[in-house]
Amino acid sequence: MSKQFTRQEVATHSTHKDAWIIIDTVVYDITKFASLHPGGELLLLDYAGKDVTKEFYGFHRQEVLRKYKKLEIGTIVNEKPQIILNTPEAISKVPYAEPSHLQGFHSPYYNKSHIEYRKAVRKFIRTEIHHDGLQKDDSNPPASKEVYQLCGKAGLLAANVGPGKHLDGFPQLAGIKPSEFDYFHELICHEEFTNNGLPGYTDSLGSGLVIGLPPIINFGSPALKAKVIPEVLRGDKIICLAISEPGAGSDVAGMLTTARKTPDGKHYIVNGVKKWITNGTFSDYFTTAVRTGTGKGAGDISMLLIERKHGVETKAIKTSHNVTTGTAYVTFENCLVPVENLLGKEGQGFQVIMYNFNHERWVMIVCCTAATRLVIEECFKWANQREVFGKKLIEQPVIRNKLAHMVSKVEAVHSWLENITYQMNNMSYKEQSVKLAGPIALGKLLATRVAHEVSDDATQIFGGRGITKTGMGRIIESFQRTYKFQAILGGSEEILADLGIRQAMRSFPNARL
Ligand code: HEM
Repeated sequence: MSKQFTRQEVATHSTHKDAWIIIDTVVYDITKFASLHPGGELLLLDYAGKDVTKEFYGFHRQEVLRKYKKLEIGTIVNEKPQIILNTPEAISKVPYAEPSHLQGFHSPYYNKSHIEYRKAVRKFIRTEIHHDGLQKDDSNPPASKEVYQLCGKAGLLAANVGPGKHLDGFPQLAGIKPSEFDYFHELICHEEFTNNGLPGYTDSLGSGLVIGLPPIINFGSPALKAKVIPEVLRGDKIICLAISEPGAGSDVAGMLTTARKTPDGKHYIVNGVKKWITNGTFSDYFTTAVRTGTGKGAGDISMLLIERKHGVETKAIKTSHNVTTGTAYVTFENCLVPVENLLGKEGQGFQVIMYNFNHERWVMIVCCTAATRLVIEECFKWANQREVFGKKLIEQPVIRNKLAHMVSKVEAVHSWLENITYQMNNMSYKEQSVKLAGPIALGKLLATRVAHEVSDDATQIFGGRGITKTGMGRIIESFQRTYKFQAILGGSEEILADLGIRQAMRSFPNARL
């Protein structure tokens, strides 16, 4: 049991040479720490001997207390803590901070295994990797190899690519069997990674994999699959998808990178450049779109798995997102690739690319919506603790109005997402491709539009802190800097809006007003 003090005792430690403070019911000795305090030494020492709970929560996130736990020396006798310090697997009680089925509402979608899986993933991420993420987010290098391997061992890298045979050999947390694992488990996995509030770090762990590995799983030769899938899912090797080019983003068919066969027919020689390749700076494998024919358009495109070796150069692109993500400019110069690395058939690369688009966009809806929900939780907490003009922000109707709009939008998009996920669980991949391309495209459009509006309101609520990389507004700042990626990558909002309606018109009946 920790030492116990009365408030009167703490009050006697009120000098610069002997300074104690109380936060909630915990007593801290800040005498030595004061000179290191990022908010200033004298400011902190001015509070020596006092209860600083209100002042502390005006300027710091709870994580500061976890980081400086070593300053704790005891608690106040006969008092119970008033503030809940979250345990790693805790479900937030802040209104709308969690999907509704976790806040006391019924849902047809989730069973016990989903609840257990979420708890286990949340605990793993918060205890095993969050600390590494706090150090590495927005910095170079990204997550360490050990973290990749840790995630691999916990089955989380395999979970990132959804249900399927690739899960065999990768035991899932909470003992979920590969045969039980469905798209709701996958959704939970992405949501929990996003809940980290560290977008760059999280993207460094899974973004390349989610889009780079499925073409190998679905179109690789048996030998290629046997080698590459386990390497990547164990976290020993990192993979990314290399499609877009300086002159071809959403317009995939406009790409120019070429692959020509050597006279002996054993290799392709690849030449060209790829741009905005997520995880590219540190990937070992590049799932790459190349032009194997001489024509233009979609017909001559093939997909190749290219290993990082002679002829492959990567250079970091400075984006507004986050350097941890390793967004790269990739150059292939006379790069020799064995013909066995062809994915699918020559000239049918466009189909290979299209095959995973629905899943990729669905993942983006999941992550974007989870990040938006996290921002709303932050806004609720902040509005409830920040006092201006003598009252809490939440007491201002204008702030409540902003929260109302945020909540109603995120709940709407999340409900649609769950409905789409339910369809994915109940449709073959082929049926999904036909029926869900439209709803997923429009769902992604809605998710990023909602993110745009929530970002704007959240930044206004947090003021200067919403544009400051550390401290109370850290999550808001990173959100407003990064959500735009979701609105552009995987098909821009404009392209997807158009796609969604064109898909709808395919089944338009011969109806008249
Ligand atoms: C155990 C006690 C405390 C610890 C461990 C602590 C630690 C920290 C840390 C790590 C930061 C940097 C936060 C960041 O930017 O991420 C900070 C900032 C700051 N702290 Fe403290 N602090 C403590 C108590 C206090 C108290 C009692 C006050 C009194 C008002 C205070 C005032 C501030 C201020 C004004 C800032 C700058 C915040 C900003 O600019 O947004 N701190 N503190």
